[in-house]
Amino acid sequence: MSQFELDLTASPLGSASECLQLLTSWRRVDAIRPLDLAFASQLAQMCEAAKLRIEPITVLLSAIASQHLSDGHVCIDLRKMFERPERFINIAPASSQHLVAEQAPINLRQLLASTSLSQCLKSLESCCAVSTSAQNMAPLALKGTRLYLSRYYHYELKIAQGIRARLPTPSDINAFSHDCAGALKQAIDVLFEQKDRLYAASQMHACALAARSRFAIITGGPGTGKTTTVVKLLAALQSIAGSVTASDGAGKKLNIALAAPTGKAAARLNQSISSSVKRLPLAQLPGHVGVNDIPQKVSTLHRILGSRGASQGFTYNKHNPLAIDVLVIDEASMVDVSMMAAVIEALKPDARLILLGDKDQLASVDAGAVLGQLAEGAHLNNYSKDTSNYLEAMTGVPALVQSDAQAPNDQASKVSTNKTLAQNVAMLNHSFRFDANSGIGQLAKMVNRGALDSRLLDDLNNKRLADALSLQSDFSKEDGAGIQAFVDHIKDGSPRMFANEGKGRMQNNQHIEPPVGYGAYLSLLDAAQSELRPDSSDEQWDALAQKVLDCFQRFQVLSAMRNGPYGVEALNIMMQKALIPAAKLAAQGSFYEGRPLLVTRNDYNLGLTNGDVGMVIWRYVTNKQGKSERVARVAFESEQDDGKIRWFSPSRLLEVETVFAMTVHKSQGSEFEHACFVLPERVNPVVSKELVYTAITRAKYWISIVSPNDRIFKDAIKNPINRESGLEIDD
Ligand SMILES: Nc1ncnc2c1ncn2[C@@H]1O[C@H](COP(=O)(O)OP(=O)(O)OP(=O)(O)O)[C@@H](O)[C@H]1O
Repeated sequence: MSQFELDLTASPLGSASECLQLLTSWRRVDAIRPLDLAFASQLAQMCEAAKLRIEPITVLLSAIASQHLSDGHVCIDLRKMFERPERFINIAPASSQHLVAEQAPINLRQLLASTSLSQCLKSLESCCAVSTSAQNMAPLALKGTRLYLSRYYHYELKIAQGIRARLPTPSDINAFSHDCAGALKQAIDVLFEQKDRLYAASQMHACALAARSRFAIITGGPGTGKTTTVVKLLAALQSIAGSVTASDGAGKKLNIALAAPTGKAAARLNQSISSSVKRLPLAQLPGHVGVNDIPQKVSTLHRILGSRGASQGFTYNKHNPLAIDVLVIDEASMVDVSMMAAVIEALKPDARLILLGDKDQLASVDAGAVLGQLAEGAHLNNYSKDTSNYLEAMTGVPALVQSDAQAPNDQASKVSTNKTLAQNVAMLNHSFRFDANSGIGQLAKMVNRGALDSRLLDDLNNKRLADALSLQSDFSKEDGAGIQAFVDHIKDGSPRMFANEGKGRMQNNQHIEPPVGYGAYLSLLDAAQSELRPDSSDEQWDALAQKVLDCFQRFQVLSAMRNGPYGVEALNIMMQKALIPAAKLAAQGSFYEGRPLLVTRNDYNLGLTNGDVGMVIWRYVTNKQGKSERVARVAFESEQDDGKIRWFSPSRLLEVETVFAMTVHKSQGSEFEHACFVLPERVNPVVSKELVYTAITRAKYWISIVSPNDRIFKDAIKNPINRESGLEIDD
């Protein structure tokens, strides 16, 4: 018998050590990661040291559960695993060819054929390493047919408990109707002008729903007014708080905090929130609401929770809760289960939590898809009769409710499972950014529906859309024509390839500049060199850096992949070569002027966060001898310091990479005037519907889609991501 075979005659799965041998063979063919094998080995060793018998199946499944976490799944569903084992572990014959003289490892399907789901569940339930109740702590947790690494089970549990405790009970609703509904109705009347009401119904409903609950989700696509709505909601909450007289006779004001998962997302919300607050008719609101009652400063979640650095936990937690009454989290789709659990733990029991975001975007980089799962059926407005009546009473506009029966089959069960939660979820459905003719808007809708629209694709391919362009660019062409077409495009953004050469477009009564490429910011830098001198002031250098950073952010190349010819790494090399003269590279080395840099890990000492973008600028500084010299410095716009420019010597930046191209994952929370989305040459499971939707919706005015053939785009939108989780709010 080969060392990779199990003696299935003794026990269907052999012994624990035989399972470890099998996992080692899976590791050799890259079916699992070193970390997954290490986790399973540690588990087995721990039990051995404690003289406890561990079930072989537990050893095996612990590695699979660990491996699935790396794909974002919070747990594994054993029922699904027995139905489709190859979706969990699939060892292709080709991957074992390099095991010279060794037999191919046993595949999961073969292994499971000798046992059954119920047998497997029985073994797990009786195993010392698996807990079946929330009270017992063991490395693994089993809930129904879902197997978790315990830590993740507890994250989900905390989230579900925290949300459940915040949903209004019938008596809360009665008390709200009695004490606050009048003030809310008045506030909604003031905040939503009659002339805007045609398209603002869902915004008014969102305000009404969120005002009566201590947990609410407001979701919607780009430009549907999430920020506008939440600002009005906060004004309404302050108005209610100010109107409802406390026992001491004074109206109370709420302490509100605004947060986003990344510095970039926080900075973007900062910009849009202050303009929304300025437009509020606060003087007309009951309850004396002042402009300072609505916060305009947005922080990262890490900062609000008081991050103590990697794996050190947070200053604010259940023992030391945050002194806030309302927490709003924007771009909540980026928040993973561990962060969401930390947030919920750090809130006082009576504090409100409002999640804002686009449920259809890519989920968090780490495990979970909290917003997507909680808001899954939001577009159906799954409101009860009571909720519908309440919404109409508060806003004067009926809610359009779609019944479960009208929901697509795959959504109906989930929608009815979370029916109580659904009464606290609002979806904004009208885009104020993209009109009906916008290519970006139509493409985003098509991708979301997951159904191809051949007329729209035809328009895209034949340059009939004002704001969207498809560029077939095959980099493998021997004559280099594919690469050349791409390089030409990224230099100037190819305005001539858009309808009417990109001229004369208006959006929201604003004139839109034709699309640009990276040439725009590089020209600015070149021009500055003749203007700025050794005696130029710091303010002048800051102004240049600000201008260059703003200009760089007008265009961004996004790629679905990191590796491969169409991945971020290869694209960065290609673009560097095309955009930066060889003489400059030779003279200035790797920190050449105009090199855009992306911070890839939080640096608490420098105050830089993962996702921050900086620019290398060669500027004059005074050296220790008091002489002026021109050196490479990296300029960043500070998220903490009202957008002030901060300069760093390159040697202080430990975790940075070139960012001519950025992965779509990293681009979440950012927005660019012109986004250029590059698809890979082959179908890849990573290229999902959510990824394509996220890429397209990063574009504010212009999108170009670059791909070697149009099959990849079409296949991607039929490939939705389904992250496994057991997050359920309704009992
Ligand atoms: N009810 C409304 N009537 C008119 N214009 C509106 C309304 N709601 C929002 N807008 C406008 O639509 C634009 C987008 O609004 P907002 O920034 O609130 O949307 P968002 O969903 O937060 O966008 P993003 O996708 O950037 O997160 C803004 O210019 C805003 O002023």
